[in-house]
Amino acid sequence: MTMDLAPGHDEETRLAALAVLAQQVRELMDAVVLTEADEDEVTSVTAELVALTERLNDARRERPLMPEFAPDGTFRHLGNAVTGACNPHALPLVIEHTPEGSQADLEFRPTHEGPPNSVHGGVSAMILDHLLGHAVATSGRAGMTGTLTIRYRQPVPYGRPVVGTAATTRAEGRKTWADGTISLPDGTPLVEATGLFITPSLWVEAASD
Ligand SMILES: CCCCCCCC(=O)SCCNC(=O)CCNC(=O)[C@H](O)C(C)(C)COP(=O)(O)OP(=O)(O)OC[C@H]1O[C@@H](n2cnc3c(N)ncnc32)[C@H](O)[C@@H]1OP(=O)(O)O
Repeated sequence: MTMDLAPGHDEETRLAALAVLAQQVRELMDAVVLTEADEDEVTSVTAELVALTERLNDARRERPLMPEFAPDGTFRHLGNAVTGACNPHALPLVIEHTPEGSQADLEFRPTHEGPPNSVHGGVSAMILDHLLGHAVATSGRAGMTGTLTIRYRQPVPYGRPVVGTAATTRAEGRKTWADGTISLPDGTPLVEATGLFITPSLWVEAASD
């Protein structure tokens, strides 16, 4: 079912409320992985969540929010799994464009646990994939990830600040390479990535039409 907004409804206000809901769900997910509530309490909370899920599904979209330009002209993808403020799966990652490339201050959560007390390697790879892709896109050569190579140097902690950075390194035809790192704030590298991004032939053809 596709949502129909009432005439005059302020979509930006609704999206802001949705972002607050998504943040609450992130906190719910941490609460789920950390709770020691007894079985009765867990069952009771689950019943409430079933009811809440049904309420939201009463006005269900066919797919998550798409990439778009916000009213202030900035690009956003509120439904994205990494950066989407309205997607509870996202940190969400807030990326700044720096003279060197892309940078994001981030803090992983208990929900991201892989090895005990540290972040799952696939989660770190996902963040680096997006950061590298962002650096490539802001260089004017947007593409899809073709290859991504990760070197895990030290476990990544959650619950404390870390920094993600990425920059393009070279380009050739439709291919662009980028490197990136997740580091401690003092610069200690934890995870390093290098990726090849390819501008799909379909995008090139569409742009020349
Ligand atoms: C700001 C937003 C940031 C977003 C960051 C998030 C990035 C992502 O997660 S993207 C999702 C993951 N990636 C994908 O799903 C990509 C899936 N693959 C595809 O769509 C296509 O295979 C795609 C686009 C990579 C290439 O398709 P196409 O444009 O038809 O390439 P094609 O013409 O066959 O090949 C072009 C060149 O790239 C090479 N190539 C193609 N695919 C790959 C690959 N996976 N690895 C290495 N090289 C490749 C080819 O060998 C060819 O090289 P050469 O010119 O030297 O002969």
